[in-house]
Amino acid sequence: TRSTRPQRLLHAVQKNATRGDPRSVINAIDQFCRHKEWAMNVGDEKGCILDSVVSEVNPSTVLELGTYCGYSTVRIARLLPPGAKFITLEFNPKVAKIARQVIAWAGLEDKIQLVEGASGDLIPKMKEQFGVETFDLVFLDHWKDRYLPDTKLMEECGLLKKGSILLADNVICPGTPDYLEYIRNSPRYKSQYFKSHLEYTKVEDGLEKSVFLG
Ligand SMILES: O=C(NCCCOCn1ccc2cnccc21)c1cc(-c2ccc(F)cc2)cc(O)c1O
Ligand SMILES: [Mg+2]
Repeated sequence: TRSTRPQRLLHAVQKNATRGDPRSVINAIDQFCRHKEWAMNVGDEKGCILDSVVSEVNPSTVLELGTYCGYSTVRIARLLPPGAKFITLEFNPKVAKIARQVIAWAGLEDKIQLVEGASGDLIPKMKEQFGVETFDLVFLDHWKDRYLPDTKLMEECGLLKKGSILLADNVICPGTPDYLEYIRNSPRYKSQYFKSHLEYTKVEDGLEKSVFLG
């Protein structure tokens, strides 16, 4: 039977990237998605904005919602200080299996805890099951209609502290209108929009960075 797009992306990494070299894994995926097959990685343009936010926050605890093939996971993990706790959630077991291999090819498996399941189920378990107090940085990149309910859930579960940063992908395309409306009008957040483009295209998209004010 025909391979899946994530499988073909993994093969491109194994063929073109150097084991243990995160930068070459990032480049191999970007080349594959630009010249062979589009895939919904955050990409290199928005990826540079992600890099700058991660470097600025220098987080001890990170949550990523939406691993996919591990592209943004590798981008984030390569910038984390030693000892940082990085949890990434993936809903689709087949995709998670590919992501584990991409992350391993980059040599970053010891920095990342990939958990399979739904954010709505796992977020309430973060403290007890994963030993997390609060998250310094959350990267939202999963189902676009889950950004708002999961943000409210993280607030309710006490997973955000004064200064916690939420960085949301795709706020224009595919779009997260209810999340944007909430986060831009809530007195509990200070938000900033980083205009960019949908990965590997000329279509407008952007990242919304929001600071939790407590
Ligand atoms: O849909 C997208 N991402 C989400 C994947 C499933 O995520 C499911 N998922 C992953 C953890 C997780 C945890 N709990 C529940 C669901 C959970 C997504 C889509 C596009 C896109 C843009 C234009 C198009 F024409 C077509 C697609 C671009 C992106 O950058 C995206 O991120
Ligand atoms: Mg995305």
